[in-house]
Amino acid sequence: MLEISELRKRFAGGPGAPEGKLALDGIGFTVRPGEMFGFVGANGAGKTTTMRIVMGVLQADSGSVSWQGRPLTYEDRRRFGYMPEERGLYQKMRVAEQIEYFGRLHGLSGSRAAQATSALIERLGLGERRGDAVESLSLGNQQRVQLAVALVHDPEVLILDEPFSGLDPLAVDTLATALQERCRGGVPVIFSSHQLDLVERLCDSVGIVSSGRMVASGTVAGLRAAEGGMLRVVVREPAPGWADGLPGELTAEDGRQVLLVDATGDGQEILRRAMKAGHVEHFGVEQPTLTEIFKEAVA
Ligand SMILES: Nc1ncnc2c1ncn2[C@@H]1O[C@H](COP(=O)(O)OP(=O)(O)OP(=O)(O)O)[C@@H](O)[C@H]1O
Repeated sequence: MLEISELRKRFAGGPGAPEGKLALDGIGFTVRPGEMFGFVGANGAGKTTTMRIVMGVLQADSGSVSWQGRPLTYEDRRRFGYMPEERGLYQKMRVAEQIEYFGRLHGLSGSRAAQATSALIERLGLGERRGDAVESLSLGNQQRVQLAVALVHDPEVLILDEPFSGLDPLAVDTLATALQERCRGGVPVIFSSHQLDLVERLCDSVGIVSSGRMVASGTVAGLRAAEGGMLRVVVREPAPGWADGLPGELTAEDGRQVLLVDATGDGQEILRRAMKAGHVEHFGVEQPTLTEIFKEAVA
């Protein structure tokens, strides 16, 4: 289990802002084996800083990161897979050569690195580009190579900073499937993303960070249940004034009236009134999307 606890980090200020920038203000969360954790937050919320601290690229002012119940070491980090925000490929190096090279850096033998490289090239759909220099690849293919580099040594943990940004839907699916396979094999995966529909689709749990603090976390289902949801009632050609005095918001569209009301109220009374007023086409509770939960949490 990877445990991130109470991390604080202030970046040094300049002449205009001597107090510096408090990037992390006590952030903490836990990711279990086989769990895919979506790390979301507005620009500048502190996601990259957190991941850099986990990977030892930056040092926290206080707080801790532990793996399997003890403080994370340099050796542990070598067994992690990391996709940094700034990416980190050698542009002139060829695809296969590059992935193999990173495999060797992480301690694989030449033959194991070559074997793992071939499997990943196949898995990530890079077969036709294996001999090409990275600089000649499209952004999406460069990102596939970057993921291959993060996966080549069969990492114990995966930390990925916006792995899906700028990818077309097919590339998203290829990368997502590769991550899900690792996850099913017991690897904890943390990835940051602004694509909340994707996070909702892929992740077992989500952490919403705002101004360096975790403002909501849990399973998507748990976060939705906590939020409550809205009751949506659609009535075709209802008698005028049927919803007078009812709470919520009433709108008209195509001869129908739509009432949207907090689902915690008396739904039965609303249903009775709606059925008396006209033909009820829809009556159901709609759970908030992750985007709605996110907006509420960071407001
Ligand atoms: N090296 C640095 N020096 C000074 N301030 C920094 C540095 N790195 C990050 N910051 C500041 O720390 C805050 C958190 O930045 P961070 O990159 O962690 O956010 P983020 O959530 O990853 O944002 P994004 O979604 O835009 O990538 C921001 O206000 C940023 O400007």
